[in-house]
Amino acid sequence: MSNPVYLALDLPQLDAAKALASRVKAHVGGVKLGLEFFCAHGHHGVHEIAHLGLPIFLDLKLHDIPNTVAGAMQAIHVLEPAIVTVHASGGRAMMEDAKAAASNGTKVVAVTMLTSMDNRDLERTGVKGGAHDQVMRLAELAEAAGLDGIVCSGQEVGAVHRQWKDGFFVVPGLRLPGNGAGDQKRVVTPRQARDDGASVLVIGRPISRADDPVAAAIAVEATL
Ligand SMILES: O=c1ccn([C@@H]2O[C@H](COP(=O)(O)O)[C@@H](O)[C@H]2O)c(=O)[nH]1
Repeated sequence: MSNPVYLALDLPQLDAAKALASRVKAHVGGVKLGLEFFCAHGHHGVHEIAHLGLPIFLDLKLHDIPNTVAGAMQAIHVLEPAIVTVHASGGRAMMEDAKAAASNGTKVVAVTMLTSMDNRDLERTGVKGGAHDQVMRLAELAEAAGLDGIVCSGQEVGAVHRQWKDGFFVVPGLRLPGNGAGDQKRVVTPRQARDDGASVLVIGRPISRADDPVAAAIAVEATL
């Protein structure tokens, strides 16, 4: 089985991001480039990281009217991402158009409820029922829209996997015992997420901010 860990390269400097990815390359299955990286380095930065030969996950969390999101998806064809994110709360038509505009080789997955939010945060946005209900509801919408899968926390992935057997599930908010949670509120271990059905394990700071990122990546790998 290939390594399910995607390293989140949330670093402001392109050279530092390249150096880090190059150091841990043998111990991860891909790299995730998010808003911080893409806003700072754009297409050029993605091409630079792609030279390392790892699959690229573009975590752009697109969320706009369907026509705009479809245009953005077309604009990133050239980058050949393995995975791209949109927000499920953008609605069914937006997700359908995003998937239709994506390259054949790109998995389009919908962010359900950010792992930095708990039930109280969700309620403050006007949504009642808690994380489990919200994730299940948006997973159903994403599947109906023809997406490949969703992003959710490890606390919900088991339930979603039982409902959507062939879905592709991206799980961030992962920590080994002893790692600080930081701003993440719905956290599990990489092993628990994998055992519950995660397809991709997204890990950032526990590796990127470790004193020894290679040792940290090996420590994660050893638990899987
Ligand atoms: O719900 C979500 C969606 C995306 N993310 C992203 O994953 C990484 C997690 O980084 P850590 O340093 O391991 O906390 C980060 O790039 C987020 O933008 C998420 O955390 N939660």
